Parts: sequence; C-alpha cells; structure tokens
Amino acid sequence: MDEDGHILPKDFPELRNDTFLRAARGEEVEHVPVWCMRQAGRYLPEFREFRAGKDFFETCRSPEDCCELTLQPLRRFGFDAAIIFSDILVVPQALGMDVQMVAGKGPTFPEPLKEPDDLQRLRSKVDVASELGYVFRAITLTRHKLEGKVPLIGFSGAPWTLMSYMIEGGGSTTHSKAKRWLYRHPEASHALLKRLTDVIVDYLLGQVKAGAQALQVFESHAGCLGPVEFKVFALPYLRDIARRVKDRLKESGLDNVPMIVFAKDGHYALEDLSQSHYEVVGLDWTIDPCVARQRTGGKVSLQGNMDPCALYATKECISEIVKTMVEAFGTRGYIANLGHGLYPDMDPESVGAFVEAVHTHSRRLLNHK
Ligand SMILES: Cc1c2[nH]c(c1CCC(=O)O)Cc1[nH]c(c(CCC(=O)O)c1C)Cc1[nH]c(c(CCC(=O)O)c1C)Cc1[nH]c(c(C)c1CCC(=O)O)C2
Repeated sequence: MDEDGHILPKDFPELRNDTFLRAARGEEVEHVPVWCMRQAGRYLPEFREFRAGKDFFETCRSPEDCCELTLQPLRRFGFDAAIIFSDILVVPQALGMDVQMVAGKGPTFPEPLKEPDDLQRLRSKVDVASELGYVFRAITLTRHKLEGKVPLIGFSGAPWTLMSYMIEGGGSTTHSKAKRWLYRHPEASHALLKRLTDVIVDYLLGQVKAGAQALQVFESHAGCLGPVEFKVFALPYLRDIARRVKDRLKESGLDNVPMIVFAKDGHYALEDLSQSHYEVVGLDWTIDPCVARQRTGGKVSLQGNMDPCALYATKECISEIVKTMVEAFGTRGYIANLGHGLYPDMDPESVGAFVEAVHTHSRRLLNHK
C-alpha cells in the first residue's frame, strides 16, 4: 500500500494461464485462447444489477467497481483474458472535455469541438497520472484480484476514433462533422490527432506500469474513412503509438507487452496494419479469415472475428460456425473473439457455448497434428 492506501503494482500473483499471451506472440498453444469485446456488459444480469442507478463514468472512476465488473464474466466463462472495465472516452475527459453517458442515447459531449479555435479549450499539458490515475489503480487492483487466473488487457481509443467523438459530440452514422475537419481543416486535424497520440502513449505506458499485460487500441471508426484518408489521418498515429510505447517500455527497463490494433471495418488497411509494430491485428466479421491470413503474410497474429449476431443462433449452430472459423484461421497465432462487442440482448449461455466451442474445436485440431 502507498500512503493513500492504494495497492501497489508489484508482487502480482503468478500467471497460471498464459495461452493468450503466447498466441499473441505466435508461440505454440494447447488450445486457441478466447475472449470477447465487451465481455463485461449489460448482457450479464449481475452487471445490470451492479450498475443499476449508478452513473457510468462514476463507475469508471471507482477502481473497486471496475475491478468487480472486470471479474464478473470470468466467474461464468472460461475466457483466456480479462479486459479492464473502463471506456475509451476517459481520454477526452482527461483533455478537459465534458462527456456524459445518457441512457438510451450513449456517450454525449454537451460542448463538442466545432471549429479549430475550439482546440484552445483543451488542456495543453495532460498529466495522465493525476487525470487518469483511477484507471491505473483499477488495473493494479484487478491484476491482484485476478490471482493469476488470466492476463489483464488494458486499452485506449485510437486518435481518429477519439477525434471523431470529440467533434461529433456522440455517436454518428456519417461522421460528417468530423470528416469535414479532415477535408476542410487538415492542419488542425493533425494538431488534434498529434495531441491525442501524445496522451494515449503516456496513458498506455501508465497502464503497463500499473499491471496491464497486453494492450488493445480501438480504431472503432476506421470504417467511415477510405484507404487514402486512413493512410493520412489514422495509420501514422496508430504506428506512432505502438513504436513509442515499445521504445518507452524498453527505456524504462520493462518487458514488452503484446499490442493489438483493432480497426473496425478497416479491411482495406490490413496490409498496412500488419506492418505497424502491433503483434496482433483484430478483425471484424466482414473479412474472410483465409484472405486475412494471406494479406497479413504471417507477419502478425490475428484476433476475431465471429459476427456477434451469430450468438443469436442455436448452440449447435454456434459450434459449427466456430469450427469453420478456427479451421480457417488455424490454431497458431490466433486469438478467437467476436468481430465487435457483445450486445445487451445476448444470452449469456450463447457466450458460454462460443467459449466452449473455441476450446473444444481447437484442442481437437491440435491433438490431430
Ligand atoms: C466506441 C467505444 C466506446 N467505448 C469503447 C469503444 C471501443 C469499442 C467499440 O468499438 O465498441 C470501449 C469499451 N467500453 C467498455 C469497455 C470495457 C471492457 C469490455 O470490453 O468488457 C471497452 C473496451 C465498457 C462499456 N462502455 C459502455 C458500456 C455500456 C453502458 C453501461 O454499462 O451502462 C460498457 C459496458 C458505454 C459506451 N461507451 C461507448 C459506447 C458507444 C457505449 C455504448 C452506449 C450505449 O450502448 O448506450 C464508447
């Protein structure tokens, strides 16, 4: 404990299941590891009960609550990794923006950025330890409470995805306000993306120092860009993040951690993403696993990519879909996941069937080699 009574990021329990980390590095495994994006979420009755009546970002600021919500899905399912409960929008908050979670509407910025002058409203220097220390404390506490069961993943939103939220002020189908900046104010766009990148690098490094054993960067809004805009406004910053986090870990004498880049609907950028210093490329369900393997040329491990809606199918059907998916990806350098997050109306039993199917089919394939 430190003088404020916070648990310290040291003497963590020994890791008992490193399958996820080995798969991320392309090493041999006994089964294909599996986890789900949004595995802590409203599809779980215990999650809904725990969150009831509490403000979303208040919950994010409570290390004890984040720890409990992170552990909930692991009590039910044989996931091979945990992901810290938090949200990508804590970074815009750290830059000084107000963000609220409005029931039925999703994340909302009462005062989004409208014109380049609005950049002056953002904090010029962000001290991540003071602004986002609550996430670091949640990670440290959770890493202890996991008791070495599985590794803990930390995460951040990617610069373009965060920029688009900060300008749109919430969810959007066209992202036209944010894309207007790219075409009308390219310099201001780069200035904003650069500032986000700097904060994200410090933030991810802080997460590793706090105990995160892998990192995922969510470029959730890659799909509204085309290949040209992605190359100019997203890819350079994604690359910069991975390179700088890895350099800074080395400088600090810390071990490298696997990094995953997930650019939702960014299949047009697969080749580039596989050469961006990330160990793992996450895939949504719009790309065929064999095509993805070909286009990434065995340079990286792959993660994904079952259509989350396949969980509405029967257990038998889920098992068949998983079998086809695992056979197509192969058992080496592969982390099974959905192609995006779980939805609130999904049946926890189907999630259990998905996890079981990944383990069963991959064990069978590995035993027949
Ligand atoms: C775009 C994005 C956000 N947040 C996140 C992304 C990137 C992933 C993606 O592409 O979906 C990332 C995120 N958000 C959350 C996690 C926790 C870890 C996990 O995956 O289990 C993670 C990794 C918790 C959450 N974040 C949120 C919830 C649900 C709200 C609640 O618990 O009350 C959870 C479990 C809220 C949130 N936060 C955000 C949205 C669009 C929403 C949904 C709003 C709604 O459905 O009303 C922004």
